[in-house]
Amino acid sequence: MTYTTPTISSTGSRPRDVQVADIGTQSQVLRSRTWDRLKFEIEYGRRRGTTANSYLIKSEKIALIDPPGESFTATYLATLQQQINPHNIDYIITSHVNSNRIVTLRGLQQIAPQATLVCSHPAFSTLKKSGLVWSVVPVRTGDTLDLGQGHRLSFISVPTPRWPDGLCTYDPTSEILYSDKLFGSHFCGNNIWDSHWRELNDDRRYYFDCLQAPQAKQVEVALDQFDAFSFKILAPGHGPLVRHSLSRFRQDYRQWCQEQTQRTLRVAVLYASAYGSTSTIAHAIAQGLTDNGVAVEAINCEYTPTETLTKVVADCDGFIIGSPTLGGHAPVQIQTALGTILANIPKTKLTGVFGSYGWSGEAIDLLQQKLRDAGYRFGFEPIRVQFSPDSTTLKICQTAATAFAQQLRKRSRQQVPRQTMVDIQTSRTAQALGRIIGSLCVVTFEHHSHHRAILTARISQASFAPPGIMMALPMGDDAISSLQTQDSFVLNILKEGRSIRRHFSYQKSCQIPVDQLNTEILQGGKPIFTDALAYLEGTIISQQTIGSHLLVYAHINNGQVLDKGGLTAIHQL
Ligand SMILES: Cc1cc2nc3c(=O)[nH]c(=O)nc-3n(C[C@H](O)[C@H](O)[C@H](O)COP(=O)(O)O)c2cc1C
Repeated sequence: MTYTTPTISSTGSRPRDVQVADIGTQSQVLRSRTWDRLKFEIEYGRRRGTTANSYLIKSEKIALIDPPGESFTATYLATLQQQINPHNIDYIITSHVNSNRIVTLRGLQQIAPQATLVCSHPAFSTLKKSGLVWSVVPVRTGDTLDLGQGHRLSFISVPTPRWPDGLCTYDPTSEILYSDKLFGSHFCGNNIWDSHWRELNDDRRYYFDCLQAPQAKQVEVALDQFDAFSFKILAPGHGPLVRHSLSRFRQDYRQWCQEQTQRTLRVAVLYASAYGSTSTIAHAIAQGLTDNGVAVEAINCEYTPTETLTKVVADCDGFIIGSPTLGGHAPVQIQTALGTILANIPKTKLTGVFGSYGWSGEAIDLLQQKLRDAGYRFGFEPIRVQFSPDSTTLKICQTAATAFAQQLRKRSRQQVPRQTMVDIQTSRTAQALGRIIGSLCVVTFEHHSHHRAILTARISQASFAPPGIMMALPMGDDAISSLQTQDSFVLNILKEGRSIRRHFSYQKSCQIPVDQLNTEILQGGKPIFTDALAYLEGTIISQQTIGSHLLVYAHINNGQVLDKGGLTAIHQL
């Protein structure tokens, strides 16, 4: 992705301030503004400043949403007290927590000790560990908070690898969705709203690529959840509020997520981080990979079940793993992830290791040694960062990510031509065969120059090399009773819905109503249903009558999945 250089620079030497404005019924924004680059992290790389948006809802009860991080604590608290007597605040809703934000929360506790903190369950655990002693109510999707006068807030949990404690809030009275890290941009200006949204396009995309692209799957889940709410305004944690470009921006997010999930090369970036440094390195590497056209699956090992981790890494072309060193070791989550990888992930995958350490860095050594001994090849030299990364180390991460992406690309170019047509067809057939378990099928075969068909769900895989199946067919008519060894047939594996199955019976075969079904003729003259999920071509090897059924063992010669995303139809008893 290339971004155009900003023509309007919002940076300058203006002092930080807090801009206050009404944004809806009894609702205000307090935008803590910096006109300069806030931090060295890559997400601020366009140098357009940023805003940390906090919101106030003043109904019968008063709620304050998302106090900013410590860069703004003093100016923010001063401005807040001009807007409201802090003793009147009932709730402080925090969409995520981190050490920066806890500094401001401590300041708020001094001036609003009566308030109750509202946050997600993972944020609740972080707050407990931080030693902040306050009244805290953890919430999750479906929970509500009634502030009166229609402001019945709904909460939506949006956990992502980077913000496992993510929480969004919907207010039906103002029709505002407070979206925190989603739909933001690092851009500082005087406009509260997105009236000049076309000028923000590159900032929005850059923000997405830096922060959301490595967690596109989880973002898609969040977008699906948002669809249940009717909102006219998106109130993000950073940048202008979204009103004029609402549908455009929602559609952009969908499309950008899809672009990530459709990329051909994928890399899993696994990490754990107690104080945030290893996480920052992980995201710099992820950003470098994204820039190089590689899809990233960020995995925060602390919050990811082993089965998910195994599946994600197995589906990726390479994996990169990072750890802090604590007490001379890698945290237990990283040790577990490493064990899982060594036991399950092919040694042909490209790998890389990184980590933040204080003085000895044993965890990085452990990762490197175990992966090297197991036979994995490294896409870059281990990245060892003492304590917090700086701008130089983040550039090193980007360079390493570029080298990794280039090696992956080279490997994939070398591998594809080696795959013969036979290999490709074998793998297609195997994929189609993988769909038969428990599925509803239509078996079609030729009888006296007519194509006949019958429904069955009594099929199972019986052999692997050569691939073979067993199926039981009712001897309800002559056509089935006369099936012989070496006869060929097609199994059409159906997907959910009745469009095909309603034409056929489980008891007797009938002629295929070709005028009512979408069909295609295979080489050899056999029809397949193009609206099916998959098809398999088979030859009967042996058959036996058992009671009222013909039990058939057949070899599968060919096959293909026709709808990769389709759901298998299941026989309802
Ligand atoms: C309790 C504790 C134990 C630590 N033990 C080690 C150690 O044995 N060796 C080392 O190199 N660094 C050690 N460190 C330093 C951390 O590795 C360092 O702070 C690192 O930046 C943490 O990474 P993170 O921010 O991703 O959690 C320790 C730090 C803490 C707080």
